[in-house]
Amino acid sequence: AVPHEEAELTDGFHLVIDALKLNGIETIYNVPGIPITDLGRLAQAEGLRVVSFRHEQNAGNAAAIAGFLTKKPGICLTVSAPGFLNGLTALANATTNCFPMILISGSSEREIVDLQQGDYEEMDQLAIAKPLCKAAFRVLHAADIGIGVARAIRAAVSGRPGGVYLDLPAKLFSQVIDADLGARSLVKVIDPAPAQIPAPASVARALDLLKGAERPLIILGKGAAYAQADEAVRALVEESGIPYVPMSMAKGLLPDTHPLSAGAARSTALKDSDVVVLVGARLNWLLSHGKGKTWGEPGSKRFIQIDIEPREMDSNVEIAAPLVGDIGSCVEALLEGIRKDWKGAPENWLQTIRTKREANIAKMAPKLMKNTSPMCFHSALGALRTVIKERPDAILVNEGANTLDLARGIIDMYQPRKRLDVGTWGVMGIGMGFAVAAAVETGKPVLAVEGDSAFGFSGMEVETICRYDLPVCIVIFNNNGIYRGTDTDPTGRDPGTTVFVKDSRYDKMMEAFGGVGVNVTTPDELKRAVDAAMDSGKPTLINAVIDPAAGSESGNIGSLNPQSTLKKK
Ligand SMILES: Cc1ncc(Cn2c(C)c(CCOP(=O)(O)OP(=O)(O)O)sc2=O)c(N)n1
Ligand SMILES: Nc1ncnc2c1ncn2[C@@H]1O[C@H](COP(=O)(O)OP(=O)(O)O)[C@@H](O)[C@H]1O
Ligand SMILES: [Mg+2]
Repeated sequence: AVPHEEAELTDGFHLVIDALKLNGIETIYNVPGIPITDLGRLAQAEGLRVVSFRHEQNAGNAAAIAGFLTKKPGICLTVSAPGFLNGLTALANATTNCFPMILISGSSEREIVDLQQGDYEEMDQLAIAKPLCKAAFRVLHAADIGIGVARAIRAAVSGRPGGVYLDLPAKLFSQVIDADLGARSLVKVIDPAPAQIPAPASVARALDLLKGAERPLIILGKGAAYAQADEAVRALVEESGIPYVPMSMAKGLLPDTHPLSAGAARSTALKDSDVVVLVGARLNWLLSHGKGKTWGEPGSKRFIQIDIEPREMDSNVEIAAPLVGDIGSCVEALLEGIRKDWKGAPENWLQTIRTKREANIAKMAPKLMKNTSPMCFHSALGALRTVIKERPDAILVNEGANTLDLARGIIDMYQPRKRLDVGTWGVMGIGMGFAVAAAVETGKPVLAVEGDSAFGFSGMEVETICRYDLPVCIVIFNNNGIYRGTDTDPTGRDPGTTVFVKDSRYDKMMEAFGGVGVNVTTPDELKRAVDAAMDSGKPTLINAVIDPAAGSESGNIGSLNPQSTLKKK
């Protein structure tokens, strides 16, 4: 008898890799370890780019921003229990910011976990992940890997994007099944993020409201950046002639120097506008919940809100014209109406905005020109503002308090999705993960402008940046502390709670791993060092000495701090 052909076999390891590749996933951000070390090695051998970090939080942040930049879910791969927990902050932050990512963690066998028998790194990870992300799945059988990966991908990118958890118990990887059965079990996700067309009645209601406006305003949020409907968004602003305010990560959808930009006249725009079009921007704390003196007289505003999430409407204040759908479809629908019948730009309102904007820019200008040493935030940012103006396709990563809040208004952006920052949660620690993924996903030069405290949350990844030789230039605004470097301990025993070692030299850290380290004390030196880094593409860390007395507590959001009213006896 003809010997039975050795049936072609496959296993869990290979099915996970095949499922990811089938769905166009090209990169995995991970920290190796039991039970996923070999999954990473096999994925690399099969052509996936596997980037290994020093802490899972940074791998997770990289995956999250990869999702924001590519509209495909970023993949973070971790070990069980502690590695999974380290990835959770990034997963929750991605969900809060509507970035699509999938946290894939190895886990213990269900039978041991459910009997709490004390497995290596035992934890009921699925139960813990669920409240912190958009969706969570576990796969127990190799033949289910295809559908499990497909469900995770669709959950991450459809509707309001967000974080998804995929739990893969260790035993799954070595499960062997017939290769043909395995191949047929894989699912290539069809149309994972379909257009969500707004109802014509909703469009008509919004257009009527907009046509009656005397002082209309458009607010562009990071949802508008994520949607990659750049031409439609630009056309909406330019063909309506309505001024716009970009939220932080929407900067660059139109150049910040655009004649219709009201960014530098934000307070006037929010206070005096009468109809406000929110485009992928939530009325959350970043927009004072749509209430209070920021928004002028109570009841003086009518909101049109474009969002793919219907439940976002009326979250804070009544939305007069909800426009539920994807930003591309909604903006195109509004454009169609405006092209048919529009009264033209509100000239006198534009004049008000323009006057205010020019006055604010003129007031700021001298602060940006100082070439003093030690630098203050403004003079250092003045140098970086010029760098980005000369290198508009560089990606700016930004975190800190003063370093973040002042950079947001001072460094103009010229292209979409080039400013990546702490986002909705104001979370410190996104810097190096975002910088790695921005470089890996786009190949563009990255300028990471970091407060010295903010850098500390993910600073060990300078080794990762050197290991992959990424074109990342880190500028640390070193004011010796959190917010500034002047606090003291009233008892005289310890340093103040918010200060760091005086005159510290972060540039030496980069040299430890073969990168370029530079110490600068003037804006001219800073500009020259950044230009050199951008031209060389070499991993570089610039320690920019900032006056420790510069800056204010919590940057621009100090008012959020609770104050003690009790006078110390
Ligand atoms: C995870 C985490 N921990 C702590 C904070 C609190 N925090 C912290 C610790 C900041 C750092 C500010 O210091 P910096 O050196 O980064 O920036 P400046 O000195 O330029 O203000 S900003 C801020 O809100 C946070 N937002 N996120
Ligand atoms: N493709 C899309 N179409 C429509 N809305 C989107 C899309 N992607 C994300 N969103 C929405 O965009 C909003 C982003 O708001 P937010 O994160 O508050 O932006 P910002 O902080 O810049 O104001 C979220 O409510 C989300 O539902
Ligand atoms: Mg600082």
